[in-house]
Amino acid sequence: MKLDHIGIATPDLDLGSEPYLALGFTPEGEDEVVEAQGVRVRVFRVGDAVVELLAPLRPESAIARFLEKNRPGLHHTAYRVEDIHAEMARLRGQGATFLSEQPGPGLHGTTVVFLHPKWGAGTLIELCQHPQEAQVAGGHGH
Ligand SMILES: CC[C@H](C(=O)O)C(=O)SCCNC(=O)CCNC(=O)[C@H](O)C(C)(C)COP(=O)(O)OP(=O)(O)OC[C@H]1O[C@@H](n2cnc3c(N)ncnc32)[C@H](O)[C@@H]1OP(=O)(O)O
Ligand SMILES: [Co+2]
Repeated sequence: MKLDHIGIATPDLDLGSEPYLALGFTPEGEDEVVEAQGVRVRVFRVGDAVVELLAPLRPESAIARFLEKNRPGLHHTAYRVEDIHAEMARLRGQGATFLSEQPGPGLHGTTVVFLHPKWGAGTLIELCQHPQEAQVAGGHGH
């Protein structure tokens, strides 16, 4: 399992981009809206992983609620899995608690699911399956 991305919550993508631009990273592709999560996303590639900047689209989104209660900054870490359904079953077998019964759509056609922050020892942890792996894992998408 590899680190897929680090999710950073920001009220404004341009403001949130400033440190990463100063560090010498450049945005990968265009900003993308992920309706299912109520976010607009800008991505900076950092080696095999990415920094995923997340700005809320609407007040009731998870990121908006997070920013009501927390300063902008680190929101979650995400790990790339080959077969998200198999990983969910394996982790449930070890007592893991997920925030949704089933995975859903993430960025760039990925399939994602989140574990409860309490299970993550205080960190919101996301599992992320990329489309190319979804085909191999028996065509499971969201
Ligand atoms: C574009 C998609 C992209 C991708 O990778 O493809 C994404 O990553 S989208 C990212 C945004 N979506 C999500 O985060 C979905 C999962 N999150 C949730 O369902 C909620 O945010 C939830 C349940 C984690 C928190 O909901 P809410 O803010 O309404 O509840 P509370 O404020 O009452 O929090 C409950 C409890 O959890 C702690 N908490 C909340 N957010 C975080 C966090 N990011 N990291 C760590 N802990 C978090 C909060 O402190 C409360 O703890 P407690 O001890 O009960 O006070
Ligand atoms: Co994410």
